[in-house]
Parts: sequence; C-alpha cells; structure tokens
Amino acid sequence: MKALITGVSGFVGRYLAQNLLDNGYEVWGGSRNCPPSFMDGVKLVELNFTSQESVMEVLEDVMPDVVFHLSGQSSVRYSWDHIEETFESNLMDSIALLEAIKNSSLKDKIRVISIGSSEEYGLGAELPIKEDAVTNPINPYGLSKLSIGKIALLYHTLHGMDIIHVRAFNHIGPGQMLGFVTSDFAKQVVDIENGDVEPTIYVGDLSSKRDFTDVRDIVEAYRLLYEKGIAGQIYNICSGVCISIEDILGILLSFSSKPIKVIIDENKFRPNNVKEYYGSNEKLRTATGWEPSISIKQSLFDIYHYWKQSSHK
Ligand SMILES: C[C@H]1O[C@H](OP(=O)(O)OP(=O)(O)OC[C@H]2O[C@@H](n3cnc4c(=O)[nH]c(N)nc43)[C@H](O)[C@@H]2O)[C@@H](O)[C@@H](O)C1=O
Repeated sequence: MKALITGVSGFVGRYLAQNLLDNGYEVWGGSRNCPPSFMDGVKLVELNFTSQESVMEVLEDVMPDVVFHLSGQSSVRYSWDHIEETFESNLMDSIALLEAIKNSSLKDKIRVISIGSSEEYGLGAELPIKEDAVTNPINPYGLSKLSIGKIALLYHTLHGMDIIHVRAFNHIGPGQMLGFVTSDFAKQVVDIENGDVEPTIYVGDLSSKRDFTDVRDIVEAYRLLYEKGIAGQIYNICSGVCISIEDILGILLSFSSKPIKVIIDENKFRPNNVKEYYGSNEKLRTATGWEPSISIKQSLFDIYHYWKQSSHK
C-alpha cells in the first residue's frame, strides 16, 4: 500500500509515517517547504496547495492508495488572532486537495482521510459526544474543521469519492510543540528542575476538562480507518473519558522533586471555552477493533522525558 501524508513533518505526521512504515506501507510525505532529508524510509515531495496543478502532478507521480490530509493550522488559541490564515490552511488547502483528486486519474481509486476535530462539536453536545451530535463550534479553528468535514463529505456524495472524516479529540505526546497544554506545562517543570527559572509555573484555565489520547494511539486509528472504515462516514477518535487540566498539571508536577508554585495567568485564558467534554469511541471500535493502549500517565511521563532530553541537547 502506498500512502501520502500531507504535513508529514508536523507532530502527528511523523508518528503516522512511522506507524505506516512499521506496517509495511510505502510512505510519501508532502510538505510545503520540503526539508532535504527527513525520516528513513519516507519519500518527500513538495506540496503547494496554492497551485492545484502542482498538487495534481504530485498525485499522478506518486499514485497513492490513500491520502492522510494532516496539514493545517492546529491551534485553537492561535486561530482567534489568525482567522484568515486558519481558514486558508485548513479549509482552502483541503478544497485544493479534493479538487486536485477529483480532476486526476486517481479519483475513483484513492481513499482520503480528512482530519477534523472534536472542536467541531463546540457547545451543547450531549456527553459522551457521538458522531451525530449537534455541531456548534465556538472558535474559528472548530468552525474551519467543521467546514472541512462538510465539504469533504459533499465530495463523497456529489462526486462519489472515497472519503472518511475523522474527529480527533485532544492528542498529546513527545514532540508536540509549545502552545499545547501538556508541552507548555512539562517544559516549564523541566526548566524549573534544571534551575533555569524560578520555581513558579504559569498556567491558564485549569478548570476545563478534556478527553486526551496519546498521538501513537491516534495514528493507529487513522491507519485502521483507512483499512477498515466506511466511506462517507465520520468517526470520533477519543479515549471516552475526560480529565481536568488541573489533574494533568498535578501529574506533571508529581514527576518533579522540587516544590513548584502555581500561578494562574489570565492572559492564557481563551475568549470562549467549553468547560467539559469527552467523546464516545464506540463507532470507531466497532468498525476497526481499535482501542487506546497508552495511559494518560504514561503519555505525560513520556512528554516530561522528551523535554528533559531536549534540555540536555
Ligand atoms: C481537539 C483539539 O485539541 C487541541 O486543542 P485545545 O483543546 O485548545 O488544546 P490545548 O492543549 O491548547 O488546551 C487544552 C486545554 O488546556 C487549557 N489550558 C490551561 N492552561 C494552558 C496553558 O498554559 N497552555 C495551553 N495551551 N492550554 C492551557 C486550555 O484552556 C484548554 O482548555 C488541539 O490539538 C486542536 O488541534 C484540537 O483539535
């Protein structure tokens, strides 16, 4: 099987590439600014969504069986101040990809895994959130992802294309960039341990509760959905339970031997935040047999170690 991953050099892209290689796939990675070398076994191509023709050329050259469309703007917080950029790189790039596929010789031979988010549900969905729950996103990021899902499934209905839209809930793991809660917290704990800063950690809203899954389990679900999912369907990827951000902080602080003072920084709060949500993964489990294998504690421990190792480099 031949897979093309857009945004391969991002946090999730790297894990997906490794998962696919481990499972015998030929892996091609698309990136806007293609680095000269990347990961053993991954063949790189330049993907520029502003030129539909060049995307088509890449598709005709590579002839993948599946495209995992991972590239995009992934930060909810950033989306508030960068609405145009968020819609450009999430929605418009997705449309460019779908159009290129529709107009290529691959149209009836390729499966597209479109990556959405639990932020598409927003306010008012009944817990645990199922795929048919109401969608009422309350930030630009969630709205952009909801639009992608709607457009993607329209291409399925109107043009008969084989597309699955996934709604991934919060995913975490070693290598996630700063700006996401577990990396933000773990890096500060490590900096404190190393004596680089005062023993004070600055955090945002600790009261919200989210459904976290390790990125290694998330990418396993992406692969299984390619292999076993049903075209035209939406699938949640989530653990099915939620944990408060305060408890996440507590676990990360427990890895440190130093007493650490916690300061709530209101600048880190969001203009709009759903207090608590978690999803149902029943549809995904039934379709693919997937189940999460890495506990939240293990994930947080691995993230903490990642930052510890990075700080010694
Ligand atoms: C499903 C969804 O999941 C992610 O979006 P997110 O939920 O915004 O992720 P986050 O890690 O930035 O925040 C999680 C929670 O943690 C709270 N929080 C407290 N204190 C800090 C803090 O210091 N930093 C951050 N970043 N958050 C903090 C913050 O207010 C929020 O309630 C993306 O993967 C996205 O791509 C996606 O699709």
